[in-house]
Amino acid sequence: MSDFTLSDLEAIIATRATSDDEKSYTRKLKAKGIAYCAKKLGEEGVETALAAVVGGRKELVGESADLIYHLMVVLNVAGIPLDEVMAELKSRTVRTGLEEKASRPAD
Ligand SMILES: N=c1c2ncn([C@@H]3O[C@H](COP(=O)(O)OP(=O)(O)OP(=O)(O)O)[C@@H](O)[C@H]3O)c2ncn1[C@@H]1O[C@H](COP(=O)(O)O)[C@@H](O)[C@H]1O
Repeated sequence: MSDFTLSDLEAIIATRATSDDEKSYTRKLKAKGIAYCAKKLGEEGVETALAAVVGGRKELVGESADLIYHLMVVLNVAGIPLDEVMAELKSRTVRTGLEEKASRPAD
């Protein structure tokens, strides 16, 4: 299992978005603004969906990585910390009751 986390990616994107390295793709995306970043995210979403239906496993993994990267860039540009999204996901889990079930001792 990879030890690379979304938090790691969030930190890298935050650093690269404000770097003065002209080769940085993240910096280039951020400079173009939220509408451009959102358009790229949408394209990656479509490419990922297509890969799921007509692509192979390797293609789906690659497109999924592109999609997650572009989502993290959009969150950075929008000023939304990953933690806020994770809290939203967690609140949904609590509402389903699965969290309580997971912490109950096995029968
Ligand atoms: N995970 C990624 C990542 N995934 C995808 N991409 C880039 O996203 C782009 C998407 O492909 P496209 O063909 O749509 O892009 P393009 O046509 O070249 O670009 P556009 O002109 O359309 O914007 C590619 O250029 C990929 O290199 C990424 N670029 C960066 N990262 C991460 O961000 C870090 C910082 O990158 P830099 O900002 O480039 O230093 C890297 O170390 C990685 O961890």
